[in-house]
Amino acid sequence: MTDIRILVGSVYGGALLTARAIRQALENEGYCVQVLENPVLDDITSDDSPLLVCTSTTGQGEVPGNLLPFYVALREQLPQQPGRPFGIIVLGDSSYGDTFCGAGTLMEEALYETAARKVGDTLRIDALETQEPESEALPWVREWIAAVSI
Ligand SMILES: Cc1cc2nc3c(=O)[nH]c(=O)nc-3n(C[C@H](O)[C@H](O)[C@H](O)COP(=O)(O)O)c2cc1C
Repeated sequence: MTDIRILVGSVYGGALLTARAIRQALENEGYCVQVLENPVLDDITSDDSPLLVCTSTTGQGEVPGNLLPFYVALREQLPQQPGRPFGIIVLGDSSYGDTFCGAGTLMEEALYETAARKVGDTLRIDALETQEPESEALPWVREWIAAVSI
């Protein structure tokens, strides 16, 4: 069964809770899921499992501090991951205007530079619209995992 690695970026815990809810749901379906709260590059270069980014946005469209070292290392070293499937779930708040969900865009750009392959459209979860990000994330993940498994 597919092994999934979730790269988490979270300041106040919303994205982390969402990642844990995803892990629970996928484990119930027999997947093996790792939630990486402080990911390092080795976590992704040591195998080739599909990657799911689940991050919020902080500052002015920036990646949260716990994910930032991974993001910087990824940009600097660009370990090539040709064809490796990835998906993006990003939490934000549309009242921030132009920087809405900017962290998802940054992670997407960095992963594209490693030649990884995006599966599905980015899920943008707006804090103005929902208090329960996992309720949007879980149906999206079911479609994503089906697409990854094809
Ligand atoms: C200081 C601060 C800066 C933020 N900056 C942005 C931003 O630039 N763009 C955005 O879409 N959301 C921004 N947000 C909103 C958060 O991404 C959103 O509330 C998210 O749900 C928080 O998730 P977390 O609990 O995992 O940190 C910001 C929130 C705070 C408190």
